[in-house]
Amino acid sequence: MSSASNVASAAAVPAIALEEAAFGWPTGIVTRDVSGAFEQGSLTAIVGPNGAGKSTLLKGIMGMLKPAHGRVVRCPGPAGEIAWLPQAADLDRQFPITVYDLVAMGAWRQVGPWGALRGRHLRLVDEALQAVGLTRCTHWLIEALSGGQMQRALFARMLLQDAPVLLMDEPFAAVDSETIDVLMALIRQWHNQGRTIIAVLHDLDLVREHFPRTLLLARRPIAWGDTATVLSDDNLRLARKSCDAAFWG
Ligand SMILES: Nc1ncnc2c1ncn2[C@@H]1O[C@H](COP(=O)(O)OP(=O)(O)OP(=O)(O)O)[C@@H](O)[C@H]1O
Repeated sequence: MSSASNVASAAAVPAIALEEAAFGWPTGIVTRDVSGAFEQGSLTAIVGPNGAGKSTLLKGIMGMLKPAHGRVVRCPGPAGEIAWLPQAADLDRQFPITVYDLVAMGAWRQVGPWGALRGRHLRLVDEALQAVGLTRCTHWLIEALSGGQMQRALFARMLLQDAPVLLMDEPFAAVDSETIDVLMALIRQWHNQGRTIIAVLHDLDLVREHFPRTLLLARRPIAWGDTATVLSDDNLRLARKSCDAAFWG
């Protein structure tokens, strides 16, 4: 699947900009003072100790949480459409839906929630299942999938969504190295197509190897920019100290 029809051509407008943004829950603000931009076509990792507020920030960027302070500015129109890959813990794996239907849900924006898939979209579902190596599991209920197979199915759904901005919360949690290779190839393909990708990740070696940009978070941004510069020993030490993490990296 090489379509990148929704991807905007290079433009000065960032895909997403944050201005002094703070996000939290009824229990209190979790992450604050976030200012900066995710440029269109950028590939960014959000990293930080457990409890640093990475998932909370991602939900704020997505629009699932309103900022407690500041603003999130998303690119208007189709170029600002976002696809979301949730953290495994946020998913109801008991929901009675087949792998095929989960992946086909990615086409809802084009065909509508009650529209039947036809022609092109049927082909796209098949291609997406093939791209992630799940053709043999098509009619399984999602509860029957392993953790890695579930991530593959969620990536296939993203292929269908064809969104210019992709947000992923720990896409490689509990995933073996072979599956990481398959899913990283898709991320590289999306990056080459000019999509904007933001992923919460824990594996710093993987981030150093594949993600040009990094936001290091410890309730506040510690650093945001070129990955090699951001992931310096000093910055990582500061992040650990700021979050008082029991263990990280
Ligand atoms: N739904 C929620 N309701 C209330 N508090 C929440 C909720 N989700 C997260 N929090 C709180 O926000 C804080 C940051 O959590 P968050 O999940 O954003 O961190 P994280 O950096 O993604 O952590 P991890 O690396 O462990 O996944 C934690 O103290 C957590 O308890």
